[in-house]
Parts: sequence; C-alpha cells; structure tokens
Amino acid sequence: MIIAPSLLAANYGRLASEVARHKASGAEWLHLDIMDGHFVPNLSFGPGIVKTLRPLTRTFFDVHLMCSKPEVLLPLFADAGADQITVHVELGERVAHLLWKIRSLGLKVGLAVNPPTQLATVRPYLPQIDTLLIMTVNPGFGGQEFIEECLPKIQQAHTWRTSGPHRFHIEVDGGINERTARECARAGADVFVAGTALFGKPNLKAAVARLRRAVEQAIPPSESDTPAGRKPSRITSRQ
Ligand SMILES: O=C(CO)[C@@H](O)[C@H](O)COP(=O)(O)O
Repeated sequence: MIIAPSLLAANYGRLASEVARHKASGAEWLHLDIMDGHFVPNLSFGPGIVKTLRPLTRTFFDVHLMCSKPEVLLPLFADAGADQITVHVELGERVAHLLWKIRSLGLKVGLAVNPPTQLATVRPYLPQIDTLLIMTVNPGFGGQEFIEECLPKIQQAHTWRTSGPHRFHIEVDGGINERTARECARAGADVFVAGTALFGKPNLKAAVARLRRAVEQAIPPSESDTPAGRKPSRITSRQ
C-alpha cells in the first residue's frame, strides 16, 4: 500500500516546512497536482516549484498533469525531478506517444481517467503503464465529495490486473478519507492520494497512520502481499 499526500492541500506559504512534515509522516509518495487552467478550471503550480522542492526530500514525486498540452511540459517536469508523470486518457490519440515519451525520459508512467470517462478507454495502454490513476472526483479542486460510482471501475481494473499479464498500481484520488479509502482498498486500489484528509490536518503523521490503518483493516496483509495479487513493484524513494 502506498499513501500519497497531495500537496494541493498544503500551505503554499511555507512549502519547505510542508515537505518536512511529509518527510516525517511515513507517507511513501508525494502527489503533485499540476493544473493548467484549461484542462481543468484551476491553476496550481509548475516545474519551478517542483524543482525547488526536489533537494528537500528523496521521496517519490508523483506528478499528475491535468494539462491540455503535456507534450511541452514533460521534459520540464523530468528535469524538475519527477519520478512518475501521469497524463490523462481524455487526451485521445496523443496518449500512446505521451506515455512513450514519459518512459523515454526515464520515468515511471501513469495514466489517469476522469469519472465520466469509460474505463475501457485505458485498456489498450495497460502494457505501457506503471500506474492507473482512477479519479474519484472531477479534477480541478480539493475538498470534493468522493464519487461512489467510481468503485466499479476500481474493481474492473483490479480484475484486469489479477487475470492479465500486466502489473500496475491502481491509484485513487479525490475525496479519499478513512471510509472511502477502505472502500477503494476492498475494490482493489493500492495507492491512496489524499489532500484534505492528510495535508489538511494539523498532525500529518497521525493522519497518514489513520489512513494506513483503515486500508490495512480492509485488506489483510497476507492478501495484499501475494505476488500474484494486487502488488506491483513498489518504489517509494529515489534510487
Ligand atoms: O487532483 C486532485 C483534485 O483535482 C486531487 O489530488 C485533490 O488534491 C485531492 O484532494 P482531496 O479530495 O483529498 O481534498
């Protein structure tokens, strides 16, 4: 299981100490939401900020591009220190090339799917990816309600993973708290992104521990550790 606090809910006035809070929290990944004001109706931050955070931690930088033109941004985020970059399946025919490009930059490859988009759209790309990000809110803003109708997508992706030849993480993002993380874990998710429920809390370490416990209670460790089960290779910090 991987816990990935989303920096979107951190205090942007003191990002260095927010990264220090993350470092002490026991969370495996740091999730970095990049919004361009076009693909989603909001702006967040760019590669310059990511680059300033990189020397502060060795944690895995999980960069989620909610952007209409990732082509121009991929090299910038690779240079800034991303470990994984995720692009959206909604970008259509450009997706295969984008995934190839991320890999060619030496990074882990993620593919995201929005709540209204059919899960079948991601299936052709499963051989190319390390992580499938199933959005459980419509992206653009933190603090939204988890969309329960996304649970069958997680179950379907988990079935593909256990019955097919491709291993990939199933990441969930949006409205994740102890209750919804439990539901997602039962459905097959193994990476849990949360903003409000983690950086939004004064004690990040305690919040990470609570979320982890909730997931562990939903999934017995024996099941989650089975090689043929839900666990692909687990990279949590820079080599
Ligand atoms: O990508 C997004 C929102 O677009 C997420 O990563 C949010 O940052 C999650 O925030 P919470 O729903 O946990 O507050």
